[in-house]
Amino acid sequence: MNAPDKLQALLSLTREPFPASTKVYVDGALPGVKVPMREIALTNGERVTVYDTSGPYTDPTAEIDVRKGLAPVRAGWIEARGDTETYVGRQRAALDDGVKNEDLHGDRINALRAEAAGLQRTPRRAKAGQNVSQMHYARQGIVTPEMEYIAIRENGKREWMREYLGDAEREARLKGNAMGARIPEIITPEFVRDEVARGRAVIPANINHPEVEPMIIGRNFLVKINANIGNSAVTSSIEEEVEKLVWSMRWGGDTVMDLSTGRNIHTTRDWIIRNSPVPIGTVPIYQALEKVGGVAEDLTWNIFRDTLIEQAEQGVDYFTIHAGVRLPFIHLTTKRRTGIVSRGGSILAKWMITHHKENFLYTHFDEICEIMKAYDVTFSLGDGLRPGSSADANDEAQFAELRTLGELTKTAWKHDVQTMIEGPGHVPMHLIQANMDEQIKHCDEAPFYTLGPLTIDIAPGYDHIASAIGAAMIGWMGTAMLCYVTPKEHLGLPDRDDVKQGIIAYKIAAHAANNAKGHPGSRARDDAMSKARFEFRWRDQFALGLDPETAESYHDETLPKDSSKEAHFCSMCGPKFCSMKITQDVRDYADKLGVDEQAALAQGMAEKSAEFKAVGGELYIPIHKA
Ligand SMILES: C[C@H]1O[C@@H](n2cnc3c(N)ncnc32)[C@H](O)[C@@H]1O
Ligand SMILES: Cc1ncc(COP(=O)(O)O)c(N)n1
Ligand code: MET
Ligand code: SF4
Ligand SMILES: [Zn+2]
Repeated sequence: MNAPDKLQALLSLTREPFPASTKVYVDGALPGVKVPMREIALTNGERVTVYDTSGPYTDPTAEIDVRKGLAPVRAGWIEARGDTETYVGRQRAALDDGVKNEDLHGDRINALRAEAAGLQRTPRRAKAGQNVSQMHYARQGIVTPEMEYIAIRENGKREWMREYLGDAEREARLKGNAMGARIPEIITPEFVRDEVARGRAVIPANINHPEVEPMIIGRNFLVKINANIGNSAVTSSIEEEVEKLVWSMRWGGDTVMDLSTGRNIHTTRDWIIRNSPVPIGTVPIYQALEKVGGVAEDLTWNIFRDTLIEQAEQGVDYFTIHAGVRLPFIHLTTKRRTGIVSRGGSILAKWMITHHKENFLYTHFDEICEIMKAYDVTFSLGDGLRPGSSADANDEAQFAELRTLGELTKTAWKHDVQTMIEGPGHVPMHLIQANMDEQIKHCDEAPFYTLGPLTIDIAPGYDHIASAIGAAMIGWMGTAMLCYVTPKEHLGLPDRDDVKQGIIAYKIAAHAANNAKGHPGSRARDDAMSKARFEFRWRDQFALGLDPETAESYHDETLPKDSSKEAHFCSMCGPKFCSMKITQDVRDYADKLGVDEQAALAQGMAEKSAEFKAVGGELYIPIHKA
């Protein structure tokens, strides 16, 4: 099998729709606005609709050919705005893929490179004097199709949610604490526009990434999650990375960062972007460093600038730019337990110390803004001085950088360039709130995008859990996007299975945060699950879960028969001790007597307790509380 065929074969594994699910599309008012959602058909006839990040891959009617890439859903919108032009892009160089000579590639890589050449679209940029950022449009009062798309996507199908959550007493009791966020009952396209204009939300959508299904990152919207993928000098291939991309979207990744630092960086990115309906982020300094053979002090503004153009032409939607790592802050890290753990941060620190010069990303920041607005690339202002251990959390180095990121946000906003702020890292639970407060205070509510944070340092192998705890907390407090951590953190490069573990852990954190914030309707899926659980609809429980396959296989480990899917118990308590079954017996008993449950309990107390004593007297007490 040649390389692209191998890739196509790998992807067929991940093309199955989810159990009981179909892809539905909701049309908007603007031309071409067709928003995908996943509809889950339950066995009792109910239908539950959920946010869908999986793209065309879970649509059996979509034609997927990794050689051609996905359909350009945004192309018509971008063209209709009339403010961009196609042009002969930057000439590709062998060095873009980290080799000095084209012939040094192996046959397999050459095949993938040849195919990728066909994938590359003719680049587009803003016409002279134009600014094509969503923030610029928003500030002109323009509601773009991307904004309408997002409004529909964020609302989901509120009808079924309302129906599910119809109980007024329960709603009042569970209404959520938004912790300062202001989430409207219904997200309108105008609200999206206003939040983007204000800088409180970003829509990462490069004009050279027309395949993107628009999404939004902001405190007053659903909490999003990002998955990091990419190769390293030690391991992985283009095929594996494209597979990780599709895999992470399938399990719910809202954006993906390609953090490749090994070979074939340019070609890997071609394959990823052309096959990605989610926004792609990168850290351009990684590729710039490859171009100078890994010698940090040889980096120059020109090489960096060339890399920005290269990646903007390919369609990268957001760039991590570590412009806040300033020369005067480096000495603040010397007493730290773990120094500088950010790759970008450490590279720039090395450059600054060697040349004894200010960070060139800081000194050239306005020029970077000019590039960002010509393609609508969003800033993710990097936290190069984030703490790498609890011991270093919330120290002066971290906060000095954060204040600088606040200054840079204001500069970016002067250019109408969309901006989010990266945050840590390793932060114990009691310091998380202070982190969020400092960010809101200094960065004027620009969206916060945090790596975890990891709440403890002693869980290698389980850092997805150690960090999902912190992620849930900071998501509730106002962080707009949670960057996942996988079980391999601190140990090695994650593979496809680690990606899934990281995503599921972060879906849990993000959903917990959405429910706690009281995001309208967010709780409805929990309610649907609980109802299915109480009614012993096992297949519905699997289908409603974040990971249906695992749920079903765990259930079937002990009770594999089809008939067990109707059983009113599982192997945890068995048929006689199943508390939900016993509760239902009580309810049935009440029904039979033709009285309500409470009256029945009063009436039948003696009778029932005698009956239950046969299986264990204490059981009767928890039932009332259940
Ligand atoms: C900043 C975060 O990025 C992660 N990270 C860095 N490179 C990669 C990669 N190629 N794949 C996955 N995660 C990566 C680190 O583990 C850290 O958590
Ligand atoms: C949330 C977050 N922070 C930082 C980075 C960049 O990585 P690094 O700073 O190590 O170069 C990242 N990818 N995501
Ligand atoms: N684990 C480190 C952190 O917490 C990152 C390692 S890879 C640069 O930021
Ligand atoms: S994850 Fe590994 S390679 Fe990266 S900073 Fe830590 S020890 Fe170094
Ligand atoms: Zn770490």
